[in-house]
Amino acid sequence: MAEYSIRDSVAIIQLDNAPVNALSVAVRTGLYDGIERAAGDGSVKAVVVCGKGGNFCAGADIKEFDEGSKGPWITEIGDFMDRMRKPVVAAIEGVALGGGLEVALFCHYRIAAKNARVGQPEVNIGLIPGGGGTVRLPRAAGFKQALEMIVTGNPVRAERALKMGVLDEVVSGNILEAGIKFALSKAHIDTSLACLRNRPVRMDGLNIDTKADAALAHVKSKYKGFEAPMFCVKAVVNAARVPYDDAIQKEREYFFELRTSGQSQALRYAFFAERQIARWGLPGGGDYRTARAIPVRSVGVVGAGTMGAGIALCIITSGLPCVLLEQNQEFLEKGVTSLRGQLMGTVRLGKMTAGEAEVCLSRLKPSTSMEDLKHVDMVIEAVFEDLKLKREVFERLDKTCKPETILCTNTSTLDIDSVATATGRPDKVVGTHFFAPSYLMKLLENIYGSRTSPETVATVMRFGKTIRKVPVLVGSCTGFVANRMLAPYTAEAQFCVEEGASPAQVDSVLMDFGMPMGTFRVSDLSGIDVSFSIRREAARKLGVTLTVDSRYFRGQRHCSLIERLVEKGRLGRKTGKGWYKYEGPGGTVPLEDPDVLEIIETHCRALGIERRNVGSHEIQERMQLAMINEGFKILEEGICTRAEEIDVIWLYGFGWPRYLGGPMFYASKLGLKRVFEKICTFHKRFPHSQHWVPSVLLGKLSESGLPLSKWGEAAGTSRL
Ligand SMILES: CC/C=C\CC(=O)SCCNC(=O)CCNC(=O)[C@H](O)C(C)(C)COP(=O)(O)OP(=O)(O)OC[C@H]1O[C@@H](n2cnc3c(N)ncnc32)[C@H](O)[C@@H]1OP(=O)(O)O
Repeated sequence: MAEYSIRDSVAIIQLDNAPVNALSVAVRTGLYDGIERAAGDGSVKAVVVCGKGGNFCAGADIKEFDEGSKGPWITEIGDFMDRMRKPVVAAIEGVALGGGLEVALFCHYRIAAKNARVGQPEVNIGLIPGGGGTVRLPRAAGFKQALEMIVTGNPVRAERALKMGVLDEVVSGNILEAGIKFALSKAHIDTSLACLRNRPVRMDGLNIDTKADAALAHVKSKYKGFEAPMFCVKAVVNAARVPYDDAIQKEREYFFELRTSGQSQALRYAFFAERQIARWGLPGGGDYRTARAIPVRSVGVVGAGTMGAGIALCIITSGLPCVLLEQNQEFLEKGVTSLRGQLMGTVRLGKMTAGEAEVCLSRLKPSTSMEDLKHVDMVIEAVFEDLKLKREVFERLDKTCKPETILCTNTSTLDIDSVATATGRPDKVVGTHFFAPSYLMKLLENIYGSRTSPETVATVMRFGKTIRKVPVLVGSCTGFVANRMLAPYTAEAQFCVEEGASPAQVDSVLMDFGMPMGTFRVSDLSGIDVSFSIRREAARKLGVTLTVDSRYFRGQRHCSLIERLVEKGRLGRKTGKGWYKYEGPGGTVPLEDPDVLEIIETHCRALGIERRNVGSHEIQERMQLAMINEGFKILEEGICTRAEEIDVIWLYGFGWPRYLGGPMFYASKLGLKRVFEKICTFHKRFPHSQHWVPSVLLGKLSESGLPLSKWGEAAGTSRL
C-alpha cells in the first residue's frame, strides 16, 4: 500500500511494503490513488513520493509475476504524473531499483540521500525494465550510460547518478524534510519543463546506427546464452529512434514476452533460491531464527598451499586480519608469494588499487608458530586431504586455541565427525568446503557434523557472507553435495567416451548446453593425477588395487582411462597434455589429440568394449540425469533440506547456466515423470552403475505433481 498525508501544503505518498517496498498491486494502486488525490486537492501545491523503512522501492514485486497483471501499470501512473501541473518529487533513500527507479523517473524531480543507490537490475531476472525505464533513463542519463546501466543491471551510487543526470540533488539529513523543501521550491515552475517525456534521448554525439550494431555484437558475445541483455539493447536503441509513445509500447511488448519466458522464470527462481539458503535448520534442533553467530574478528588459516593461500586472501580482502600458518619458512614463503600474486592479479584487472592491496596485505600475519593462533576467533584448516594429518592438526589446535575458537576443516571428502572427535570441542567443529580457485569461486559448502552446535553453524554461515561467498549448509556424507553429484556426472562422461564419444565431443555438448567448461577440460585444469590419487586412495582403503584393466570397482562399472593417461604422463594442463594437448600462449589452448584417441581405442580393444556412435543427446541426458538422480537421493537422505540448496550449489560451484535455474529446477521443467522413467530405463540398461538406481523420493514425487518448493517437505527432511 501507500500512505497518504499532507504537510506544509505538500502531499506525501509513502510506499509501504516491507522490507523493500516492492511495487505490489496494492502499492501501485495506493500510489495511483495518492497522485490522483493530490492532483484534485486544491490545498496541495506539490507532491513527494518516498518509501517507508529506509528504502525508496526495489521495483516490481517479483513474487507477483506469476499471477498475471493486475492493478495500474507503472506507465499508467507515470502518464498521469506527466499531465500533472503540480511538481512531483521522488525523495530516495536506500534503493530505487527497477520499477522503483522508473517511478522516480516519472516524477518531475529526483533527490536522493548520499547512501542511495539507483539502478535497473531487471536483466538479472531475465527482463528488461518494463515501466518506461528503457525510454526515460536514456533521456535523463544519455544513451551510453543508460544502456550500460540497463544491460549490466549494476546500480550506481547517488553521487554518480547526480553526475549522470539521473538525480537533481543529493542531500544529507532527513530525506523527507529535504523532499518537502525541494518540492515547495519547484511549486511555481512549469512541470512540463521537467518532464522526461518532453526531452529527446541524449546521444552526446554518438551515431545511433553504429552504436546499435556495436552494442548488439558486444552483448551477444559477453552474455552468451542470455536472452534479456539483447532485448535491453533493442529497447534502448528503439527508444533513441522512435517517438516516446511508440518506444513505450515496444518496451511493454518486449517486457511481457520475456516475463513468460523460461529464462526469466529460471532467473527469478534463482533469485529466491539464493535467499532461501539462508534459512537453515539442524536435524537435532536449532535454526537460523534462534542461533546466534559468534563474532569473528580474526581468523587463522592452517596450510599455505594454493587452497589455504586463496582462503587467507578472501579473509584479508574482506577486512579481517588473518594468521597464515605453515610448518616451515619455505612453504610459508611460497604461500605468501602465491597470495601476493593473486592479489596483484586483482590490481591488474582494476578491481583494486595498489594502495588497497597494501592495506589488505597489512592484515596478513604469516607465521610458522601455532602459538599465533591462540587468540583468533576462528581457524580454517586447509592441509592435505588426509584424515590422520587433519586429526593431528585438530588435536594441536584444540590445545592451542582459546576454548571459544571455532575450528573449521576445509575438506571435500572427509567425515566431519571423524575430524571433530580429535578435539574436546566437537560442537565447535564444522566443515567449510571452499572450491578451487578458492579466492574466485563463490560457493562455500558448510558441513555440520553430528555434534556441531547451532551457534557454530550460524557463525560459519555469517562468516561466508562476510568473505563474500555464497554459503550453503549441508549434511556430512561422501563428497557432500557438490562432489557427490559431480561423481556420477563425470563417470557418465567417461563411460560415453569408452563407448564411442571423444572428450572434445562431450565437452562441446556441455558447453552448448551452457556450462562454462566441459568436464574433460576441467579435469585437465585441476590435474588428472588428483582424481587418480583420490581413486587409488579409496581403493587402497578397501584393499583393492586399481589397474588400467579394471572394469569394475566394488561391483560397479569403472572406467580406467584416467589410469592409462597417468601411466603415459598425461596429467593435464600442467604437463601440456591430458585429455587434450595444450598449445598457444602459455600452453592454454586445448586441442584434440590423436594420441588420446589412440589411447582410448587401445583401451577399448583391450577390454573388449565395442565402440559406437554416441549422440550428443545421449551424452547430455546420461550426464545430467545421473547427477539429478543423485540430487534426489541427497534430498531423500536429508543431506540437503531443499532442492534450492542443490541448485545454488551448482550455480556457484560449477557454473550451471543461471538461465536454466539449476539441475533440480531443470528437472522440474523436464517433468519428474519423464525424468523418473528415463532414469529407470538407464538403470535397466546399465545395471552395474549404482548411480542409476532410481531415487525413491523421485519415484514418489513423479506421481505427486508437487512443485519444487515442496520437495524437501515431501522428503520429510524439512527442519523449519
Ligand atoms: C512493473 C514492471 C517494471 C519493472 C520490473 C521490475 O521492477 S522487476 C524487479 C527489479 N528489482 C530487482 O530486481 C531488485 C531485486 N532485489 C534486490 O536486488 C535486493 O533484494 C535489494 C533490494 C538490493 C535488497 O538486498 P538485501 O541484501 O538488503 O536484502 P535481500 O536481497 O535479502 O532482500 C530482502 C527481502 O526482500 C525481498 N525482495 C527484494 N526485492 C524484491 C522484489 N523486487 N520483489 C519481491 N521481493 C523482493 C527478498 O526476496 C527478501 O525477502 P526474503 O523473504 O527475506 O527472502
